[in-house]
Amino acid sequence: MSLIRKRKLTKNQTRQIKKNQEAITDDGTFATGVVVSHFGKQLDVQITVLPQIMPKASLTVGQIWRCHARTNLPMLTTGDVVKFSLDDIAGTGRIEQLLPRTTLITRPDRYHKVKPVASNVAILVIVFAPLPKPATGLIDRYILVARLSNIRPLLVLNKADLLDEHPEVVQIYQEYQSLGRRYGFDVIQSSGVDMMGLDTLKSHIEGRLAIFAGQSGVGKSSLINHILPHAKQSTNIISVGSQLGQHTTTTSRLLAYDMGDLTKGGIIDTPGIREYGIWHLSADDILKGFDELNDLHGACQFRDCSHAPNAKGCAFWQAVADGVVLSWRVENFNEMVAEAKQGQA
Ligand SMILES: Nc1nc2c(ncn2[C@@H]2O[C@H](COP(=O)(O)OP(=O)(O)OP(=O)(O)O)[C@@H](O)[C@H]2O)c(=O)[nH]1
Ligand SMILES: [Zn+2]
Repeated sequence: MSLIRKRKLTKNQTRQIKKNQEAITDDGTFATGVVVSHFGKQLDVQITVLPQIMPKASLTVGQIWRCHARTNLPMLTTGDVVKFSLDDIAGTGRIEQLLPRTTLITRPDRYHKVKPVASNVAILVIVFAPLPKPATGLIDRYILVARLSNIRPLLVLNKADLLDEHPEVVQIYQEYQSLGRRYGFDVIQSSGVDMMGLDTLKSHIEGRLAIFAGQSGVGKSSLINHILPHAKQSTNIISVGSQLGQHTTTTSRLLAYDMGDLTKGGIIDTPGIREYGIWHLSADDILKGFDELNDLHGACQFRDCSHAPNAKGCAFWQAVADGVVLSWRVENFNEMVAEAKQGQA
């Protein structure tokens, strides 16, 4: 099904689009920056490279400019690297160009349109904890997001100070660790109570753009605050150019490790990742999140195998019987496929 709705443009609209496309070459006055937050049609862009021709002497790297985007650009999101022109008098900017994205996390909205959630993210930190009780279905869903977006997952078992009372969670941790060893991702522990594992976590994400995901209450905000003690203040940055004052309702924001230097990476804090739906995905897409099952792709006796526990000749369940695949991973896969099908019905 095509998601693009065809419509007729008026002469005026056609002329406007043409005009927009024409005037986007950098005449030396464009600044380069990163989208650090966006709310509705407005985006805040932090300068990373000054324009060759300085329109304003007080312009510095690290300043945040409130911008709107040219209408011919694709929908922009936090993490995007852009070139923008500055309107010195109004104190605002206009995003002229979107530079190539290394990665892009998207999610479908209610109207079946795919929306960008974050761009240029290098690592997806998936946090779980002994309490609230881990939902492996949710962890697996985030591993799927990472695989589909070509982003490295990093699993963090937080609140490790509570592990003595929760041996069943140690087992889940070890099971993910063995998957991680086979399929190239790390699984670590941390605790904000006894300050354990925080440096290891830091060393995994330093110099990169990271995004945190996980059940509510597992300690994501606490971890982010430990890593970025200045994060709270950074929400109160005054937009330098526009003097519009403090932001109120941002939908998503980038918290930099070094406020003046975005090239050192940071953390994108966005609700978008929490609302990640899967109904737009096929069973083959979902399989990409399950590396060990993906290895068995096409190995079942019947091409249309349901992978139900009693399905004849199912390679997944044979592997479970052989002790090389975990039964709950097959169950989580089946549940996600069922959920996706239900959403498509
Ligand atoms: N025992 C223990 N408690 C922790 C740890 N880290 C955070 N907590 C507590 O867990 C609760 C939830 O922490 P948050 O950081 O708000 O969790 P969150 O994942 O950001 O939650 P949402 O914002 O709802 O997504 C708070 O009461 C924290 O004090 C930890 O390492 N050990
Ligand atoms: Zn099967």
